[in-house]
Amino acid sequence: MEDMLITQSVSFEYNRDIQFEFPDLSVRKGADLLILGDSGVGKTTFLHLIAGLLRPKTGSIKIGDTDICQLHGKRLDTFRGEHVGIVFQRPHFIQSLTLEENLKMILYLANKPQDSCHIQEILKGLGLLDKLKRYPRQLSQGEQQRASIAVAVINQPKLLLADEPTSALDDKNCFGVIELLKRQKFKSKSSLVIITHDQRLKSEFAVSVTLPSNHVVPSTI
Ligand SMILES: Nc1ncnc2c1ncn2[C@@H]1O[C@H](COP(=O)(O)OP(=O)(O)OP(=O)(O)O)[C@@H](O)[C@H]1O
Repeated sequence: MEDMLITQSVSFEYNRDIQFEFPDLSVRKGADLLILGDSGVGKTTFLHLIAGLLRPKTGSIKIGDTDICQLHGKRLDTFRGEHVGIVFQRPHFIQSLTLEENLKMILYLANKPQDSCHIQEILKGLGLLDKLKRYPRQLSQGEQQRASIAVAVINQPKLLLADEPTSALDDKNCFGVIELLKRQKFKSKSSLVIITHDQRLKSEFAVSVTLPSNHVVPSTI
């Protein structure tokens, strides 16, 4: 089976005192990976590196056949827009647009048809069909969480990344969101990488990697 994500010898630093060396990953097409780690060990940083939102100091990150570290500027943005879906820790919406308009905007930016049937099908699967014409501020927190999954999967990305999608949720909603992510992943035939400190998810995924807590080099005073 084909690999969808391979990272090798990835390191990163925000500054001299905050440096990271990340484990090598390989995720097959259609497979899942859970990345666990305590608060502050660099989970969001790693996810942003995989998404090409940050650039590593060393190493390579391959999505499909493309080494994203070799892409820059517009080419990187276009590649991400077409192939990577991100469920951010805090939902990102354009507040002046309705949910439907937000989704149309993402399709437009990715040069994909703004197909209303496709949008409705995704929202139906997430139980949000009746919220189509609502503005983001008119959605409850749980609805915003589900809407952020719609934002991430609307392009049918081959790699779906989720940053702490469940840590603020109670058990019922936590397992509900995982179910939705898995279902959407299955529909889009994509690979799913979740980063979290939420230990409840361990039982939901066959493969997990734990980031060690010794990434941050302590400041010398
Ligand atoms: N832009 C930045 N500049 C400097 N340091 C940063 C920056 N962003 C994050 N850090 C530091 O890097 C470390 C890792 O941050 P990161 O957000 O990746 O951790 P995390 O494991 O996702 O944490 P949490 O689970 O609390 O969200 C933290 O010590 C954080 O303070």
